[in-house]
Amino acid sequence: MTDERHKVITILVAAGRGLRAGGGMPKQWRPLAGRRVADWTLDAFAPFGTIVVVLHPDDMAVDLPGGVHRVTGGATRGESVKSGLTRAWALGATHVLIHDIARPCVSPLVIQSVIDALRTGAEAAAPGLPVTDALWTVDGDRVTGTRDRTGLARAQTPQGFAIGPIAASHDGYPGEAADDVEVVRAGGFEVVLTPGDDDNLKITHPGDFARAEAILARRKGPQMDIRMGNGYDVHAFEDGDHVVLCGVKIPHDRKLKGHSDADVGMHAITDAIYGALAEGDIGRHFPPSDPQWKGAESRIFLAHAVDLAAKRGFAISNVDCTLICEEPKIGPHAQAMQDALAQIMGLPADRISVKATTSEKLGFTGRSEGIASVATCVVVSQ
Ligand SMILES: Nc1ccn([C@@H]2O[C@H](COP(=O)(O)OP(=O)(O)OP(=O)(O)O)[C@@H](O)[C@H]2O)c(=O)n1
Ligand SMILES: C[C@](O)(CO)[C@H](O)COP(=O)(O)O
Repeated sequence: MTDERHKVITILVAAGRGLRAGGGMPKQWRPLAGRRVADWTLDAFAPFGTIVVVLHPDDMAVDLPGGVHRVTGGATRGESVKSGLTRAWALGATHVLIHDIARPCVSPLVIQSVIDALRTGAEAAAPGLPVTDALWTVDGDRVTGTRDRTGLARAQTPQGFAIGPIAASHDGYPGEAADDVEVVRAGGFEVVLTPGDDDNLKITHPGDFARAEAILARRKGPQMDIRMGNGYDVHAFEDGDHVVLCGVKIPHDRKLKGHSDADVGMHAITDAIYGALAEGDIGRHFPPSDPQWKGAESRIFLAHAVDLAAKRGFAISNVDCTLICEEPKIGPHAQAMQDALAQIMGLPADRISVKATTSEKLGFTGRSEGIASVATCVVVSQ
């Protein structure tokens, strides 16, 4: 938020060592859903203007996006905040948002609500959540009492402040506070409560990484991988009394010549599936040089391609096949072909289309020297 009266700068405190989270390195640099924890937090605040990151002296050379300011933090969170305030002041901030870099799932709404409160005149504003569990006092593994939770809230960040009040309050604060709200209140300033969010967890313990990953995955939604392939095949006629097209035997005055049963339609469909999977073509999986496939039923090839798709985690969405020939007429057999293919592929027949065209007596199909076929297939990750 930047206008004549408001220049809000975000201070991300990142100088802690994350000892409770374990993992051999500070939690903010550990991976979370394919990136570092810090990257999610930096992205969340990027739309809201200038960012200052407060770093441990050992981390000053860490990789950060261009334009992000870096300053050295202190031995406590409070000292780190003070360091960030000094830089924000020098950069001309009128207001600051102070946020734990270890809260990577913060939402734009949580951030914007704090900014809106500052914009409407609050000197301090911070997100909080109601306490929904009963509160006990405990002694080791024994419950010793129950506390009244009326009027309690769970504190989150970003905590937003007009820079004068928070800087003065930190200067006059003795010792270490729970957070910056405690500091500013001790300085005599009112704090406006804004809506918190259960997803805005602070990664503190090892199990929090899995929780944060689940939140980010839910936001991203399921990732659908959709792929398309095409297939094309041609077989010439030779002497015979029937053709096999898309699994259906049709009486004809000639047959199609081929190493297998020469089902030109099924071959194009099979190649379309292999194509969608980037798995080559029938020849790669069933070499014509191998005598065991001589005269083989093409359903073996199609079943193999369908099985391969399933093994690779894909379901076949639909298939569209066009047979190109003058004769035989395909229309009367199209439904039987769709049914035959559906049975082999384990799909509803309405996901399979078989149609035909002539080539207007042009070319080798027009001269009835053979039959050609083209097919398209779409596969979808399951
Ligand atoms: N000297 C410190 C201590 C903490 N922090 C930051 O304050 C936030 C909240 O602190 P906490 O969760 O306690 O982080 P750590 O101090 O890193 O964790 P631990 O106490 O488990 O070591 C974190 O983003 C942390 O990096 C900081 O900038 N400077
Ligand atoms: C500032 C804070 O995130 C508010 O909830 C929290 O107090 C800091 O965490 P710590 O574990 O107490 O350092």
